[in-house]
Amino acid sequence: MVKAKFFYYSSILSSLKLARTIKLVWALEPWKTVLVIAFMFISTGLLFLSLYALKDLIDVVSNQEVGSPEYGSLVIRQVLIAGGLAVLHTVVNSISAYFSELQSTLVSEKIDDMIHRHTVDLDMAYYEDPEYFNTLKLAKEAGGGRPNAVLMGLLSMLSAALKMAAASVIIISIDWRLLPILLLFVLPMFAARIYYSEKYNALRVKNTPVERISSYFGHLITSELSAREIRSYNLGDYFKRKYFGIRTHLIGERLKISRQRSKAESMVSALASLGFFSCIYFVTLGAIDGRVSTGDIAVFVVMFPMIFGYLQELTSGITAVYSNNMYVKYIFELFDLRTGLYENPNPVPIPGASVHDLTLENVSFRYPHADKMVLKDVSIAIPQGKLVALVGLNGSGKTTLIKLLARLYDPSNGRITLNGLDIREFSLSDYRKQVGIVFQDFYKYNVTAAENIFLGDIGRAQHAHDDVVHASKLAGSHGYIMEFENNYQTMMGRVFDGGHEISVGQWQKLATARAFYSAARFLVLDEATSALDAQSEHRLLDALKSTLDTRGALVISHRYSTIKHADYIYVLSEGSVVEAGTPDVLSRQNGYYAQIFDVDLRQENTIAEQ
Ligand SMILES: Nc1ncnc2c1ncn2[C@@H]1O[C@H](COP(=O)(O)OP(=O)(O)OP(=O)(O)O)[C@@H](O)[C@H]1O
Repeated sequence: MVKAKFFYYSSILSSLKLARTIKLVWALEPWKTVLVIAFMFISTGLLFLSLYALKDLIDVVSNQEVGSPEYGSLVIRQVLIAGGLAVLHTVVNSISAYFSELQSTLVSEKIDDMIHRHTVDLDMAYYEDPEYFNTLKLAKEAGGGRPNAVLMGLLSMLSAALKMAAASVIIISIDWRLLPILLLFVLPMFAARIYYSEKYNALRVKNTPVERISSYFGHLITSELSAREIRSYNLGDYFKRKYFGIRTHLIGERLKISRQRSKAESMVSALASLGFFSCIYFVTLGAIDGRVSTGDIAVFVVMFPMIFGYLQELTSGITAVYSNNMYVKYIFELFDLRTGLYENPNPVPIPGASVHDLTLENVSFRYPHADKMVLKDVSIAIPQGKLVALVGLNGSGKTTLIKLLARLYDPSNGRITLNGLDIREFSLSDYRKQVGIVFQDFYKYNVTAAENIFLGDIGRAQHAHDDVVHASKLAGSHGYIMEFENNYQTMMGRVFDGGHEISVGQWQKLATARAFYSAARFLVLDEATSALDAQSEHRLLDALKSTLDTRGALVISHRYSTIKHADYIYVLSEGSVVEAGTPDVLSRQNGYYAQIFDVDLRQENTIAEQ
């Protein structure tokens, strides 16, 4: 049992990331951290000096004869010393509080920034992994403040230990027997507090996956994205019940520990009071036989609650270190995650040649954590100047292929090349700038219309309004944007004041304008015309073709009206290219393509015959 406990506590100690935490905080704000520590020590020193001065004052009052010539001046001197020290202590405390706030705000902002940077740098494979979401939730919940809280917890432990040492010296000077009595009666309280705070933390970590599920249901109830379905299918109560079911269970577990803690605390507090009165007994005995002065008794009575305060500070310090360390552990876990995408240490510059080809050569791909190959030996060419189309039934692998083109994942086998060079030779960010993608589930940014478009190339030194408008005209969004009072400065969406909600097709046009605005040499539209009316679709494809003198394009669509504009078509079935050719050739073959667009082709033939 003892051995098991020993291993348990040593495993807690080894999971502490104290050295790394201190190093991190120190690296971010060294001088302000020194200031905070210095003020903490000065404040502790002043506290004890003022206490000692108080004891001297009481001894002067009780030892000097009232009316003696020195009495008045001695009392005034002692009052001035004790009062001056107390005032100085208060002033130092206020300055110290300001520096603590300044230092912790700066450190936590910088760590928040690091958490965001690391999250953005990770590749998409992490988004397939529930473990990653747990780590991310705990790291985000931790926020930037936790590492500093660990350091501050350590310092407050140190400060409490120093104060207790000083208090012990004073207590021993009154009567040495007081110290062991105090320890004996007060230590159980200390142990109980640590034990229960550790229990709370263990529970929090254990319940994180379940809490994530309840947060998900909570999000469903309140989110704008699910609001329509929740109302039209009357799902509010259903998800509320699920949410409260989990919350009730979680709260029940926490309250069970709270009940146990209250019972234990009432017992150890009673024990501590017993300790206090035992000490009072010894002190009064000492006063009777003259060993203990009135000042000593006064200091003991003042100090006893203070010792409780220090013990409380020490316990809070330990629990702060322990509980914050739990979260810091997840921040470091997040920092230690590395992108699985290969990044060439000596990247090749993007070719400056005027003609470019983006090609998949015998590419196969399996998602991380999945066992099925989603793409099998796929070879596709997207030459500059051409509009290439990719068609296939749902689940055939079209979007997956685009994710590989975006280098969100690397192929499991085969390679993707730009002008014959493996795209892994280029730096990830240089390569990604070459491909402008309108994703099937593009994002609706609640920012201005202009910003929605220039997000397509934020690296551009100046976001020339003419370029934004040009891209917008190509995508077909210019017309409705100009109808808003503030034109391109109009806030899109209804999340913020003054925003305008627009239709799905209009959002899709904005997302397409973003891709047009980018400097990409290849444009990829994944179902980007799905919400467009026939006229808008036709105009968009004409506009796209007009930009192909310097670009190549790949479109994915289930609509024949989009596909028929392509120069070349690849047909994908269950992850393999089963047919390829021009629209004319494919429509004459009685193959897969003809089957998918059977109705459209027959309609077209009928019109042609009339
Ligand atoms: N993140 C993922 N992890 C594991 N498997 C996935 C993942 N995303 C997609 N798949 C699987 O890969 C296959 C191809 O999906 P993909 O989204 O590429 O199809 P698609 O052709 O774009 O379909 P749709 O026409 O419906 O958009 C499907 O069987 C799907 O279940």
